[in-house]
Amino acid sequence: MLVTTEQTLSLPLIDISPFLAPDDAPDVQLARQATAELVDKACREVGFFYLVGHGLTQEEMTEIRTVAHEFFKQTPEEKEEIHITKNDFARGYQRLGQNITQEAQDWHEAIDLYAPAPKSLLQKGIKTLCGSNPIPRHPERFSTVVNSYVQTMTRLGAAMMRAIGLGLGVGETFFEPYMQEGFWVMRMIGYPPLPSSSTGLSCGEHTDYGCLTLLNADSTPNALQVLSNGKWISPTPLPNAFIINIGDMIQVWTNGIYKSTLHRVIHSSTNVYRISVPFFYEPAFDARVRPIDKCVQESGVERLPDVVYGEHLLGKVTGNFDVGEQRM
Ligand SMILES: O=C(O)CCC(=O)C(=O)O
Ligand SMILES: [Fe+2]
Repeated sequence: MLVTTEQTLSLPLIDISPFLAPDDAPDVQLARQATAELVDKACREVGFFYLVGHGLTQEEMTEIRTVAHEFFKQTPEEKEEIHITKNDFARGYQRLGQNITQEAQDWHEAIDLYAPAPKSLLQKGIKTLCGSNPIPRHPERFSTVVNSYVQTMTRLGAAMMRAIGLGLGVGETFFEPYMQEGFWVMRMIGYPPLPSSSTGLSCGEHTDYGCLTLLNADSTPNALQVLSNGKWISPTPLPNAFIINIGDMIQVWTNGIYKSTLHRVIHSSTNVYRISVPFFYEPAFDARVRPIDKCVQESGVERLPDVVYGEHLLGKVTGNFDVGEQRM
């Protein structure tokens, strides 16, 4: 496949506000249908789009990135206090180079946070993912800002899933039972520029594991790249818009009609420390995802195998970090 890079603004732009409006708002059903059709088209064609009308102010979008930046500005020793090896090998801080994608080191540092430990893992006595989210000493407002952001993003994720259900023709509430006790994930990522001698990537190419990724990235251009029709495109960050993409679980539910699109980050502009905060809105840990009959018929291809979300996630998480000999 020929792969080239070009800069473009060409992701679709979707206004989700009708799905956040009350059911009795004037003309809301018509507006929801129109939005759902745009979501359907974007998920079939690129699997990525800009999201506006989400109800967050510019300040709310910036504040979570500022909190992340304040944390990353601390000394290595301060950051190590919440390292993943001091927790459940999933929640907490990872140093530059400790994230691994496709067996190569990523050039970023990060904090990973998750929904409360899944009951099924606790019952089996498994430790991975069964800790509590870390609370760094600095910045002091970390937990307050994060908790409020998680609540807002969970509401937004639920609205997006209603739009996807309507767009697919299975009804706004189709996904609700799977999303109760959703095992959300949130990453706060700091990207120093790639060293000029580096042949590596800031974040290697991958698809996301679950349902929806709601990416809140700063204004650094030419960092995120999305594979669209065999070309890497670099969607320009728009102020006050999220970049949304669908993950592997939606690809399974739709029997491949909606694509979990490959993407990567190459951040090489000097003097800019890039911050991004992806929020992954996910099904319950034990949700069994099975291709929807309607989608199987429409796709005209064999039914994809069922996937239990938590098993898919665990398979990924355990290979994601290079923490030397330390293992649980
Ligand atoms: O930082 C970004 O722009 C994207 C990060 C990403 O793809 C991920 O964390 O899954
Ligand atoms: Fe991703």
